[in-house]
Amino acid sequence: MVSNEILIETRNLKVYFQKGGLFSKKSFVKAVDDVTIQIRKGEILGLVGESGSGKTTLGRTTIGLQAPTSGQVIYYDSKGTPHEITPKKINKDIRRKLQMVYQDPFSSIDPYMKVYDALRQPLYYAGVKDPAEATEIIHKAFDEVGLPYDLLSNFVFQLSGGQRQRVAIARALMLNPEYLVADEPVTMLDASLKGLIVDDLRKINAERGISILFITHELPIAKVISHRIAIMYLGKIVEIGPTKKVIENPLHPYTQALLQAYPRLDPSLRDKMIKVNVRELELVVPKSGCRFHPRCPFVMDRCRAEEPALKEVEPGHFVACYLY
Ligand SMILES: Nc1ncnc2c1ncn2[C@@H]1O[C@H](COP(=O)(O)OP(=O)(O)OP(=O)(O)O)[C@@H](O)[C@H]1O
Repeated sequence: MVSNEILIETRNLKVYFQKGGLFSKKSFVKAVDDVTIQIRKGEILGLVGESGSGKTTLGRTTIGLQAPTSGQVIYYDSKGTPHEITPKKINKDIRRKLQMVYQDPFSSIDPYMKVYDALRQPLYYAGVKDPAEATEIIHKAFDEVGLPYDLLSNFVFQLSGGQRQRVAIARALMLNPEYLVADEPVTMLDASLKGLIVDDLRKINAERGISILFITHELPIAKVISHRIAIMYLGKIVEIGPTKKVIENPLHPYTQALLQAYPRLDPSLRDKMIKVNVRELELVVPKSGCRFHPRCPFVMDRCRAEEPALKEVEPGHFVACYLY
C-alpha cells in the first residue's frame, strides 16, 4: 500500500561534477540539476531516462553515497522527523535503512568470496555478531528471493546472472531497509529473468512496504513495476505522474519520443507520436532555455529563452513544457 507519507525527499538538489583539469578549461557536468521529488512510503517510483541523464547520480545521492553540490536530501523517520542525508551527516542506523542494488552485482560483490561470507560480512558490520542469528537472517532473505540455501557454499563467480542479482537483492533486504535504490537491476539479464526479478521486487514492495526507486532506461519495465514514473532528461525531471497517466497520456515531447521506441506498449498512441530520434543527437545542455529544445519538434521562441518549471496539468501529473 502506498501511503501519503513521504519517506525521501530531494529539495532543489544539484550534483555537479567538474570536468577538465590543470591544463584544460574547466567546466561542469550538471548530472542532477535542481531536482525536487518525493518518494512516498511503500511506493515504487520508476526513474526513466537515457544513459547520462543523471539517474544513477540522483539515486546515489538519495542514499548518501554522493554529496549534493547544493540542495538537500531529507529522510523522514517513523515519527516523521526529518534527517538530512549526506555522506558525512548520515548516521549508522539510517545508513542501514537506505540500500542499493546495482546493475552489475559483480561490481559490488567480490566474485571470489563464498556467497555466505559475502552476506555475513555486511551483517557483521551492521552489528549482527552471532553466527546463528546471521544464518537465520540470511535464510529468511534467501526465502524471499527464492534461492536455495545450498548456493550459500558456492563462490559468487559460480552463480548465474539471475542468481547473482537475487543474492544482491537478498543482501540489501537482510539489513531490513525502508528504501531501496534499484539501479537498472534487470538490464543485464535476459527477458525471462527480467520478469522474475521484477516480480520479486514487486512482491518485496507489497509485502514489506519497502519504497523503491527503480532506475531504468526501459519504459515498459517501469510501466509494469512502478506506481509513479519520473522522466529524467539531462539532469532534470521533465515529467512525473502516476504510471497510467504518464504512459497513456504522455505530455512531454521527450516522454512521447521515449514511448515511440515501444509502439506495442499502447498501439493507440502510435498516431500521436512525435518523431524525435532519441539516439541521434549528442546530449548537450543548451546555454539557455529548455534543455530539450534542440531536439524538440514543437520548439517555440520561449523554449530557447527560459527553462520551463514543472506544472501540474492533471491531478498528480506534472510536466515541464510550455505546450501546457
Ligand atoms: N563521479 C563522476 N565524475 C564525473 N562525472 C560523472 C561522475 N558520475 C557521473 N558523471 C557524469 O554525470 C552524468 C550523469 O551520469 P549518471 O551515471 O548519473 O547517468 P545515468 O542516467 O545513470 O546513465 P547510465 O545509465 O549510463 O548510468 C554523465 O555525464 C556522467 O558522465
